Amino acid sequence: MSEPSTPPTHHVGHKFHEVFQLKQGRYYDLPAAKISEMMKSNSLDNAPTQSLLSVVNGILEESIERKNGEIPQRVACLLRKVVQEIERRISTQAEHIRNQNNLIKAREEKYQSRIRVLETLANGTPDETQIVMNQLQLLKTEKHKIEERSKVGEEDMVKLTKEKEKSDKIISDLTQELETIKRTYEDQFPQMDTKTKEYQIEKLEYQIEKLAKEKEKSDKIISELKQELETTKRTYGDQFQQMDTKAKEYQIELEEKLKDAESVLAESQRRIQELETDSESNFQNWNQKEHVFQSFVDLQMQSVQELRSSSNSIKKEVKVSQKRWFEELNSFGQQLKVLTDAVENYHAVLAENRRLYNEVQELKGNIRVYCRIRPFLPGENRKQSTIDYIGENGELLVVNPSKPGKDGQRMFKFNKVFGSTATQEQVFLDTRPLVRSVLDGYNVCIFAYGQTGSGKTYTMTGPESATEKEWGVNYRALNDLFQISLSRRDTYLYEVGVQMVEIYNEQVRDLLGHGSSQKKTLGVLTTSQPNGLAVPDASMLPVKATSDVLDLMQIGHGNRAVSATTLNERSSRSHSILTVHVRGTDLKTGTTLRGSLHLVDLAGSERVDRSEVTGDRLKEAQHINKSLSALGDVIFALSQKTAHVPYRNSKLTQVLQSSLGGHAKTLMFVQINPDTGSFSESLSTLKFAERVSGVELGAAKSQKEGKDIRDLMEQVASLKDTIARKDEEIEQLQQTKDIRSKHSNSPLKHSSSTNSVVGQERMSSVGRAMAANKVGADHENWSEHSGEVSESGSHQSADDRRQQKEHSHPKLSGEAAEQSSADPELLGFGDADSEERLSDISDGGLSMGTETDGSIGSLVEYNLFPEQAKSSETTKAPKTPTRVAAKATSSRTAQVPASRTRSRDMLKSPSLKKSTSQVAISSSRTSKVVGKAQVK
Ligand SMILES: Nc1ncnc2c1ncn2[C@@H]1O[C@H](COP(=O)(O)OP(=O)(O)OP(=O)(O)O)[C@@H](O)[C@H]1O
Repeated sequence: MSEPSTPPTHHVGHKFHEVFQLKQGRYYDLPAAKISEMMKSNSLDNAPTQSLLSVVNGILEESIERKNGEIPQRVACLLRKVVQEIERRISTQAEHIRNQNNLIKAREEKYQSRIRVLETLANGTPDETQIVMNQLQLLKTEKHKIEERSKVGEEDMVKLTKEKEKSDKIISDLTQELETIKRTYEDQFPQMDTKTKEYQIEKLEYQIEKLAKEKEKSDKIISELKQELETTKRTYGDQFQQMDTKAKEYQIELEEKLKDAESVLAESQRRIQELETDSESNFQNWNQKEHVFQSFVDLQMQSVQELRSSSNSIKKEVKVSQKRWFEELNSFGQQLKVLTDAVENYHAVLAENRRLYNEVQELKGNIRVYCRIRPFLPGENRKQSTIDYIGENGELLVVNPSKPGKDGQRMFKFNKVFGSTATQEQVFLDTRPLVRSVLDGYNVCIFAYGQTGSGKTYTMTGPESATEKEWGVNYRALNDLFQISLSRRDTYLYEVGVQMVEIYNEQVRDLLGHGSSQKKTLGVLTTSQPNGLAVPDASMLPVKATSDVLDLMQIGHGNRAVSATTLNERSSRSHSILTVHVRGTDLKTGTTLRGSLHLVDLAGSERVDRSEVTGDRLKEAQHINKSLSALGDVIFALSQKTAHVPYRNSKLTQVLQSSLGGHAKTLMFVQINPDTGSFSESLSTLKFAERVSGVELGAAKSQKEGKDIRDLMEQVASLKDTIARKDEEIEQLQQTKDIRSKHSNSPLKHSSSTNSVVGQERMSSVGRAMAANKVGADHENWSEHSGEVSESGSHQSADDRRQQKEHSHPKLSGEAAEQSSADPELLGFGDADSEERLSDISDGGLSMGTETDGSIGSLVEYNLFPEQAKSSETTKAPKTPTRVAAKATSSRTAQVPASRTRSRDMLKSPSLKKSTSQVAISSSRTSKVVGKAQVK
């Protein structure tokens, strides 16, 4: 270790130096306190070795100087202490060298590990290379430090060697001095007394011995130190060499690694360059993106600004709007109040609206007749058609194929005529307003009339498995019904129920019943019930939608079809009536209204050929004729607005009573087959329809028509008056008859009653004849009859014939009448006019307990029997021929030579009945339309 040089050390060393500078012999004089202070371990520790050695020399010199050679105890202690310090230092040096050695070893290990780290790093990244470089640098520094320390160690060695030499020299000097002292003593010795001499000698010997021991000790220590020093030097040299070698190896390795590291570094730099290039391009990209982004942000900022400004303006607008809205709301509130008042009147207005709507309907006429011409079917001769012309206002001109020219032409007029190309939708369009009336609490009756195969079912229902486009009136009407009820659901709650019955041979059967209830004959109430049900015992099923009704219709038709197999095509020989009952409840007032819709599929109207008329078929034919005739009577009576309407003449009219007359609306589709083979049937059908529709003139219509029509209407009114007067006469006659029958107690009650009926008939016929005479005879009927008369020559008048008939076949009741009517002979079928008689039979049936007798209906009815009217005409000339009648007569004069066949054709209809007034009007119309047609 280097000598202490710190200031305090220096201070202590300085003290020792001062002590060393003391004059010789002074060590002996040093006080004990001073010596003990010097002996303090830190003083000795910090004193330079030179000073310590000079202290030893000083003490030895002083002891030599002093003649007695005595060394004070305390100085001897100091000497010992100094020598101990020197020894300690030598051992410290040895320890230090050992530590150095350990340190170098530790460093070597450290370098080894660092080399390993460097090796690892050499294979690593540029960062690792950098670390390696740093490590190398550190190693170099360390190496440099070690070299410096080695130099210091060498210097220490030299110093120690020098100090040892000095010590050797001192010891040799001391030995010499001791010799000198010894000799001095020996010289001085003879002069001393013996005791002192002995003492001195002993003392000296002791000291010498002690010194020798000390010297030995020192020598030994020194030699040990020397050896140790040598060994250390050697070891150190070896280690140094080894370290040097290793350092060189490491250096080489490191250089190699350095090279590797450099190449790695170069690679890294190349990569860095690449990365830099990449990063450069990326940077540029990012720059561009940043630029774009910046511009985008600028744009956004701009739009945000715009948005802000627009939001501000919107806010302002909103405020303005709020203000305006507030004002408007206020005014709305006021308007709402007005509206609330208006809404309160809404129901009243609605009711008024409905009333007006129905008034319009009534003005159009509550009984409407639409004629529809069926297209030719495959297999029919399309070249010849009985339809010649269809006018836009309901005119229809039919031609008799067997009579070319005007003779074979006949014009009819109805509310509307649909040609063969008319679609189902077009047909329904004019039906729709009636359907709406049902929901307003009116009763509506829609039926189709015509011969079998003329298209009744097609019009009412549509073809089998019809598409929506082909749907018939039934489906469309029901659909409308439910749609309108749905649209009114806020104001009205509608409940709909359905009944379906069949009338066959004047018996009413339930088509929706189950099991035995189907077969049961149902009773019909002649007066309308409060619930509007004419057949209360028939099943009433509630329905919610058109499909429900259609399903029920399927069931009804199925039930009808079952019967058909056993009753020989009963479907076209019975009437089926589907009745839809509607009850509407006003949600506000709670009032209810009822309406019903009758959808009637009538039996075929064709006449039964005489040869076929036997048994059941005859019975069926009678019933069909009777019911259709009764229907015609009722409708005609209604159109005439007569006081009495003969509903009770058939089950059909009884069932439909609620939908015929009053405010009820009736629509009849007259179906015509254009085939020439069906001409006579078509003509009958058209005449029936004409009778039904001809007189009905709505107010609107009459306003439109000119003076002629007004004149005619006036004439009709006067005729009605006449008829009313005749009614009174008939009533009187009726009373007479009643009185007579009361007074009659004859056992031949049957015959007397018959007589009364006969009388009644007679009177009726008189009345009818009178009426006919007054209004002017139907020229056509007249001509037809005159044709017959001219042909038979000996034929009785119709009245006479009727009287005969009535006398020979008194009126029977129920089955008896039917039985008797079934006998062709009894019925007079041997006659050429058997068909007319069939009608008579039917009428005869009607007259039993009916309400027609003596009524306008029966009067009119009678007038519709041409042969009766004609007979009157042949006997009595018209008293007051009207202008129209005259016109008609003149226009028909041309038709007088019409063949008998034609007359028969015209008369074939079971219901070929016309009122005189109707005839007059229709004749006039016909002549007009014919004129038109001719012009055309
Ligand atoms: N307007 C029409 N367009 C096309 N075909 C029709 C039309 N009218 C009727 N037809 C067809 O004529 C045929 C007879 O019609 P439909 O069965 O309707 O007669 P109908 O009078 O109901 O007969 P029935 O009295 O026997 O029931 C059917 O094949 C029907 O499809």
